[in-house]
Amino acid sequence: MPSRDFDRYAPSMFEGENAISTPATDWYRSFSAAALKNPAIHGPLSHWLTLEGSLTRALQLRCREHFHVDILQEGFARPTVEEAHTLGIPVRQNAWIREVCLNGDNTPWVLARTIIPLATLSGRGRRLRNLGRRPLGAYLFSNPQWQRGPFETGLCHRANRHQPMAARRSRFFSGHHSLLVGEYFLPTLCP
Ligand SMILES: C=C(O[C@@H]1C=C(C(=O)O)C=C[C@H]1O)C(=O)O
Repeated sequence: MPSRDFDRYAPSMFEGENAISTPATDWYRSFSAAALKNPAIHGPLSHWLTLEGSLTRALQLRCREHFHVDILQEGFARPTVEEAHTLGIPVRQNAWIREVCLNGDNTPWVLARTIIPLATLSGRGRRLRNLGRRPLGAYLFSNPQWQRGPFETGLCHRANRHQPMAARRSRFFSGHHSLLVGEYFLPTLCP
């Protein structure tokens, strides 16, 4: 059975019926387990759900002209209970939460939600609070002390057809520190 968890909703990027936001998501320990529940992810989305390496880099290569990051919200906030359990932090402890939209050629392609525990922000990790519009991946993949853990595959509870159908998430580790990166693929990426 999947570990049911419900991410809180990020603020809609567009108001009204076309609202797209980080949806509630059921996470599965493997792509195949999620595909048993929803075989549709075996389609074009499977490339993105199983991609190794930096998603940013892959999206930049897919762009014809321009890749950019829009920050939806960023700051100290409380993770969901399930996110806190996944990161092994107290459920009432705030974390640095970064929600962005990754855009290719001015089209929103991916929503991303990153949870960074307070302990991870210490020392050199404090740079993680100052990324701005620089992609998180550019930082993580350029610092070899950060190693990526295994992916989980997520099936999203979409409120409308503009929202993501599926997602992936993984933890990154540096010594005893970690952070959790969720990436939610919008329908515009696989039209
Ligand atoms: C981890 C990566 O960083 C990407 C960029 C993010 C950001 O700037 O907040 C968040 C998730 C990723 O899609 C990556 O490129 O693989």
